[in-house]
Amino acid sequence: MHPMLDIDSLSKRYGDVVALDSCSFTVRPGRMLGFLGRNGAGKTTTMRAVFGLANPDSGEIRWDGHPITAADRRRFGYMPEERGLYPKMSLTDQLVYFGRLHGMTADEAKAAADRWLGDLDLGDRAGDPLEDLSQGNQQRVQLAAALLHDPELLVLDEPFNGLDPIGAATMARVLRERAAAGTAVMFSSHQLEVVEDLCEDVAIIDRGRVVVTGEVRALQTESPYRRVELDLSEAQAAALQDLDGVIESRFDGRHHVLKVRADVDVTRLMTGVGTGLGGGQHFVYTTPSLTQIFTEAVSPPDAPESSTAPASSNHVTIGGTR
Ligand SMILES: Nc1ncnc2c1ncn2[C@@H]1O[C@H](COP(=O)(O)OP(=O)(O)OP(=O)(O)O)[C@@H](O)[C@H]1O
Repeated sequence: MHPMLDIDSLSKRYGDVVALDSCSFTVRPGRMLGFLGRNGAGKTTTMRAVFGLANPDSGEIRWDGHPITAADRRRFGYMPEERGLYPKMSLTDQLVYFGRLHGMTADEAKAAADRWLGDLDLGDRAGDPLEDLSQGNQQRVQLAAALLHDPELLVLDEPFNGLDPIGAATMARVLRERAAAGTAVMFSSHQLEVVEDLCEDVAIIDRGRVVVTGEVRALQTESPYRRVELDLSEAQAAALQDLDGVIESRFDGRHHVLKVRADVDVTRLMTGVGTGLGGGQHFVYTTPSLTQIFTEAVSPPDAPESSTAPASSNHVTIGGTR
């Protein structure tokens, strides 16, 4: 059984700024965790702390049950937000250099560099200096640098940022393969559809505090709400709005979108306003999207500090048994 990463009650201040406020969650082997939060919520600080690059004021990070050591970190892979590669060095030379830092021999590092550059469609650029590559291709090299030594834990800071659709598909494929091979993978992202598609687990951080963590599917099915999309006349939409169990109704430009209580009998609801289901009409009944869960979990942009509910009342943990 591969070990897991426990982030336990991390707190960190920069002067008056609370970057982390008792942040806790777990990254499990063979699974992917999406680390979500608004700008400045504390994602990068948490990831830097895993690598000893930010020192928390309190709390602990454990790997396989023990406080993380430098030896553990050599078996981790990190793709930082500020991509730290050497612009003038050839792709192969810098990958070999990074491999050596992680304890590989020169031959092992060269073999791994060749393999990853090939896998990431950069085989014919191996001898070129990094600075000759496009931004997206430089990002692929950064990914190769994080993967070279076959890490047990992979931490990536906004790996999908700035990639074109083909680059994003390659990134998704590689992360899926790593997780399938048993690696514990966590990455931050603002692209919630990507996270919903890729990740079994999620942690949502707001003002340094994890407000939601658990399995994505469980969070969706255990939500007290459902989403309904359908076509309605104005009169039907107006009538629906007043029915018990309908929390919200809006027109998104194409269809009416309802937020209803999960226990509502939608067939009865429709009959009540004189519209049937089907009949060629658009009709979708589904669990809330990750975007909806995210939006409900984080505080609005202009909320004053004091309006944030205490952790005991707004923290949700679902699924994920050990
Ligand atoms: N070295 C530092 N000195 C002072 N303040 C810092 C430092 N690093 C982070 N902060 C502050 O800590 C808070 C959390 O920052 P962090 O970079 O972890 O957020 P983030 O969730 O990664 O944001 P983004 O999505 O914008 O990348 C922010 O208010 C940030 O300004």
